[in-house]
Amino acid sequence: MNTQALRTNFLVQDLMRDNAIALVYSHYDRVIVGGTKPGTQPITLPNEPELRASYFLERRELGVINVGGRGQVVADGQTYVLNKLDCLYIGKGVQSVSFASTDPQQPACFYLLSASAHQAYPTTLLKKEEAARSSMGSQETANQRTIYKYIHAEGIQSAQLVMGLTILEKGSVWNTMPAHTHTRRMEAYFYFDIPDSQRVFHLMGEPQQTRHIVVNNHEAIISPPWSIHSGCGTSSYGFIWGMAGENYTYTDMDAVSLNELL
Ligand SMILES: O=C[C@H](O)[C@@H](O)CC(=O)C(=O)O
Ligand SMILES: [Zn+2]
Repeated sequence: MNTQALRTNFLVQDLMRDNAIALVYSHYDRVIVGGTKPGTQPITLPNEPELRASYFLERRELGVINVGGRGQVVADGQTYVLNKLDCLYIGKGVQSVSFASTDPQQPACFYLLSASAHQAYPTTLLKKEEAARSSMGSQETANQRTIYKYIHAEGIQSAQLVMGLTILEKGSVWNTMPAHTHTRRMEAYFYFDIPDSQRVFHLMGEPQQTRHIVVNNHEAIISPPWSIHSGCGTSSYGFIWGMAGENYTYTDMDAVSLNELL
């Protein structure tokens, strides 16, 4: 694949549109990657005709993480307030979902990741402060970062979604290196807090066929199960990761050592 083919297949752009919702359906584990940036009016989660469902979450679950100003999500009449980097899990069977910004001058930016679900789990809010944290990497290798897990086996319960985020320390630029694959499930990366005029070089491909995609702020990458997913920024940044597929265990990864990469 040349640059354009890689971008067409794996890069998701324009997710955070003013007063609109964007949804992209991938056939990798049937995840839907989306985003919404509400203005003065709430934005409703639509029932897309492609789903052939009575409503969006009839046979799906949804993870929501806010990367903007404070906002509210209303799920079947229940209101949840999400500050920046808070996470709301919305279970299968919830019929109406809407998104709003508390202050349209500082709009919320809700990142959305949905997977198919066979069982209903309770809609649950988890604040950033309550997420399980682990430190990874070091300053010497420019990859010092904190991983926050929200939806996972020991956190918010779900049918198959596993979701959280990673924040790089100032001066650290590398994520997920050494890299890994996990053929049992796909992964989506959504990059945020990339400063204006900076970029992340996202690395993908089979371990012996690596490629890169240049990513701007608020863009996502769909990582197929056979692909590594890693990145190096021209500054520090954060990204939301999310997975769906065969296996629910966060640590299910096949490590790829640096001497295997080509
Ligand atoms: O399968 C797990 C995912 O790739 C990420 O959680 C890795 C990550 O956030 C990191 O190393 O910074
Ligand atoms: Zn991974």
